[in-house]
Amino acid sequence: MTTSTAEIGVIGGSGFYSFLDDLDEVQVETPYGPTSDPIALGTVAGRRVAFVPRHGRDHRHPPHKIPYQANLWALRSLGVRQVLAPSAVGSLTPAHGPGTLAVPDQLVDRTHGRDQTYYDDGGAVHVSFADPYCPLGRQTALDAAHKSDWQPVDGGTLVVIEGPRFSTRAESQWYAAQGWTLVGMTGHPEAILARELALCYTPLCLVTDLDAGITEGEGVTMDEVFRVFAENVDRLRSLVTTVVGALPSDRACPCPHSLDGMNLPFRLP
Ligand SMILES: CSC[C@H]1O[C@H](OP(=O)(O)O)[C@H](O)[C@@H]1O
Ligand SMILES: Nc1ncnc2[nH]cnc12
Repeated sequence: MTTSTAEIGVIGGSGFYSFLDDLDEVQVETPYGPTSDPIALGTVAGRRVAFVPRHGRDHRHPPHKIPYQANLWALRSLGVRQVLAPSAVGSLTPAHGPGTLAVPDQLVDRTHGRDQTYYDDGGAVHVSFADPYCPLGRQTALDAAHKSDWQPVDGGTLVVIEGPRFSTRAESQWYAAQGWTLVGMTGHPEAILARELALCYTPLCLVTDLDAGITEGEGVTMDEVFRVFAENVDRLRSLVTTVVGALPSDRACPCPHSLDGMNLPFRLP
């Protein structure tokens, strides 16, 4: 148990393994086991921030084995109420190539077998998920990107695949034909678990590749994802810093009310 606190959580994705200087590290006990790594606590842009690298700092957790429940639970127990989620994604739209920043507004779950709820026992709890992301967080991220001259793609649908393999060419073309615009492996169940804890959750997607939708070449590789991410990580870190400073702390969004009126089987941390 720790007495340390933070108000904003950042979950770093592939290639985003550190965020805070001058930090404290805490290991938070959760009913769901250990977090991906100890959580780093520090101050960024005048705000208390908790950072956890979703795959671990040595990228040892593959996307289907990330302790998503523990990560979100631990962040909330440290006081976090707003979560920023940088992530490397493939683009299903050739016009939005590597280096594009996207803030999707929809999600399609194509994963299977992942623990995707805290409400397994003790009574049914059904949260609304029509709009999976925090509207205030999204707007803050978009405004910050515009100000930093990184014109973002506003909206779009992130399809989350089970992985760890990348998509076949046929799958990629099928996703694009549905009108889905981005593909990743970690956006689910992270976003729904945040909603189930009444947290704000905002994705910040960095396009690293065009997936397998293009008809030539071998399709995306892990090396390509890491290379393009590394080329853009300083810019992304700086954007996350700006968003942290700009996030309104009053949370005038629906997220804090996602569990209103529900009979919860346990107290939220
Ligand atoms: C490193 S290649 C695929 C890997 O990258 C993305 O991770 P994250 O969302 O944590 O940035 C993708 O979802 C896969 O897990
Ligand atoms: N093409 C892709 N598919 C799934 N996850 C990704 N992460 C980065 N690029 C990806």
